[in-house]
Amino acid sequence: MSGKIAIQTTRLVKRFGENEVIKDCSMCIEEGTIYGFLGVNGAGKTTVFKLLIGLLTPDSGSVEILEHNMFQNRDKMLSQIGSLIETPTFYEHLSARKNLEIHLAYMGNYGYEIDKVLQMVGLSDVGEKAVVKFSLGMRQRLGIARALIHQPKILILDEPINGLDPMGIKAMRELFLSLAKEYGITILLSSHILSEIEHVADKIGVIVDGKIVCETDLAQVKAEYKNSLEDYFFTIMSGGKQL
Ligand SMILES: Nc1ncnc2c1ncn2[C@@H]1O[C@H](COP(=O)(O)OP(=O)(O)OP(=O)(O)O)[C@@H](O)[C@H]1O
Repeated sequence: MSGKIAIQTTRLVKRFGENEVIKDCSMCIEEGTIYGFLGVNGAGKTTVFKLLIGLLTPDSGSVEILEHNMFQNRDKMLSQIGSLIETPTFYEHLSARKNLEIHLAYMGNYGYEIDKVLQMVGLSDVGEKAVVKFSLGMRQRLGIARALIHQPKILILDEPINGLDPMGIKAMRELFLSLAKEYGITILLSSHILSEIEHVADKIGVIVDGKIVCETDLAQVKAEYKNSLEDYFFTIMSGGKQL
């Protein structure tokens, strides 16, 4: 951890028509750490992710990426972010390798070797296979490979372990930990599988009805809630004590 801030949002607000879905959302994520973003269905996680990667524009508030204002340095900041938001789409009849080549060219041809990134996500054996023949889990892995290929400093992953089998989940857990600890990549991820977040996160943020209600070091949660992050999450959801 460098002590520098990778992502900071200040009082973000996003409305869809009359509906204010993100309310006063402030979050702070240190470089080289893993931040688990938790919330029930519809709480606003994906919307925050889309605001961070410029797919949506906030009605008010600010986003700083690597200590630069996102809206004033948009292209430069976006080149530092890799993301997997919702179900990834690919050129279905092209191979995994070709899909990655196309993305790398689009991002300016700077990044990891394709073989390296296929190996990192456990797809070395199927790099030449057409994506149309991929299972859901293989697609998730390829989505993560695509998010990684241009060597971003930040990864934003919405439900990245969806569809993975237990071996795949373990492999992703190890990948996330090594990306953060060895490569210094900052990872912001959401998951409904709290035990997985518990395995990897340094810090958690909980969003309830569009508002971040707490940001806490996971070590503190573990110290106070001996059983699990799940206990803490349910305590917050039922309006109980926050750390
Ligand atoms: N484009 C849109 N237009 C209108 N409402 C939207 C739009 N996108 C999201 N919403 C609403 O914003 C709220 C937050 O949705 P969001 O997808 O961010 O939640 P989430 O926490 O990611 O949920 P999940 O865990 O189910 O993925 C929901 O009420 C949703 O219906």
